[in-house]
Amino acid sequence: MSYVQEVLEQVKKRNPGEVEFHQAVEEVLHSLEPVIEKHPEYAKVGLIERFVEPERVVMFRVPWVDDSGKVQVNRGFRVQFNSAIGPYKGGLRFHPSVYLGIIKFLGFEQILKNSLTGLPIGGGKGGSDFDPKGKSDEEVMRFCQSFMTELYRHIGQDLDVPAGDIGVGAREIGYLFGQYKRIKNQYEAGVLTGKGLTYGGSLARKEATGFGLIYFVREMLAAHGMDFKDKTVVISGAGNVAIYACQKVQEYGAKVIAMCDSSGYIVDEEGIKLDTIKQIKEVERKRIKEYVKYHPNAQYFEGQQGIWSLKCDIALPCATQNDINLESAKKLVETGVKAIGEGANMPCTNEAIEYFLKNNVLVAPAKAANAGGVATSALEMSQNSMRLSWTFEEVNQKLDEIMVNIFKSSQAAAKEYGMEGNYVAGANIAGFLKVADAMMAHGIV
Ligand SMILES: NC(=O)C1=CN([C@@H]2O[C@H](COP(=O)(O)OP(=O)(O)OC[C@H]3O[C@@H](n4cnc5c(N)ncnc54)[C@H](O)[C@@H]3O)[C@@H](O)[C@H]2O)C=CC1
Ligand SMILES: O=C(O)CCC(=O)C(=O)O
Repeated sequence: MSYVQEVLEQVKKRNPGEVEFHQAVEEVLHSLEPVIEKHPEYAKVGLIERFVEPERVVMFRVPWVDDSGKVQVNRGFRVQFNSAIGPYKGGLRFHPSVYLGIIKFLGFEQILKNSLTGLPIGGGKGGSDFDPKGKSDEEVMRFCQSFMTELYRHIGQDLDVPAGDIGVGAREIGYLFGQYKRIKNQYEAGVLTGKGLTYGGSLARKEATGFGLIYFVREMLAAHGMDFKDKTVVISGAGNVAIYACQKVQEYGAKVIAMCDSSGYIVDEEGIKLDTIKQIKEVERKRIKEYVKYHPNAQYFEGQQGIWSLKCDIALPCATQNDINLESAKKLVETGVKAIGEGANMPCTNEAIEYFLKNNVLVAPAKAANAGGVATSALEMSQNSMRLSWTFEEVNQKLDEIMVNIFKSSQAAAKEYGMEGNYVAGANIAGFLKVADAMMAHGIV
């Protein structure tokens, strides 16, 4: 058995039932095999064994009282995965599906993503099985306050800096920050990112993940003689990443014909009217099916998988993990898809990715393509440290440069290891090498 295979077996044995974590580790270690072979010194110091084991995992009770006076108990998590190149950094996910395996997969991916940004941030992730859907603002506030009452002792601007993810947006970050400030009795702006603009947030953070995705895909298409003009695009999700990916890709002249939420999807062959989606999702917090009330020519379908049967040139999965399985990948290839841009984390199964690559479909992998969000969070931290704010244009320009650099380093690493055009492997390798160098320098810790 190879060294990589041995580590993988150990991960499965030591983390039973954590299937998303197994999947993420398998995908990464598979790409890293040639790198690990080239560096026998890694095996000597157990570098890969340490790389797949979180530095620290915190799990805690989150009790809160709902509007009817009933006590509710949720579970909170923070996985501080790797701090070799900087303080732990990564979002918080509030969704009923959250358990340790999901937070560990996300934290593991975050290590490589954050490394790719070129900025000094380590990898972490957290969240809770709390479901904000259908809760009143007061319930969300009470939950966030209880969550932070435990989390505050584990985070800090030089230790661990959480942000948003699924179910955690500006509202939740505001409540979390308010409680942290109250408990600590100090104004530590850099302890959370994705903050509101009146209390230390960065312009363009809200747009950054979606815009960054499109900048990365733009570079990838250009490297293969293509662009977005007049392309047909399908986007899954209708949240933060999906909305701003849609905005930027429309600016570049593409036509977005479908979007979805966890209930179903809408198809508008004339092109999605993004203002309506923003109104439904950002203001009213309602289901996407409301769209057809405003635009009767559009259609609504229950369930989400059908979205991948639509004919498109570019597919942008921006909802959640394992959204595109092998079956959906086959449908997309059959209808002539040219490129996949992963806005969500791990939205394609490993089998789907393999199928796309075999069929010459370009894949912009999540770790690289959605790194614009966390990169801009790091820019928010810089502005907080300097106690100043950059303009939208300045932040957006820095974001664009970062995404171009991520594309170039993924491209170069793939080429160096004989896998030209395979940006999935390229991103894993480029992200890993920096972390591995730092871990080697730090000794066995
Ligand atoms: N917000 C950020 O800055 C970043 C987010 N991501 C990833 O992007 C993805 C989306 O996150 P956000 O847009 O921030 O979250 P969000 O909470 O704003 O939106 C999530 C969207 O996905 C949809 N969704 C969730 N589960 C679904 C399911 N099972 N089937 C279909 N649709 C489903 C929801 O209805 C919603 O429209 C996640 O994978 C997240 O980890 C990655 C990098 C940064
Ligand atoms: O901005 C951040 O720190 C979090 C972003 C995030 O959670 C992600 O990249 O998946």
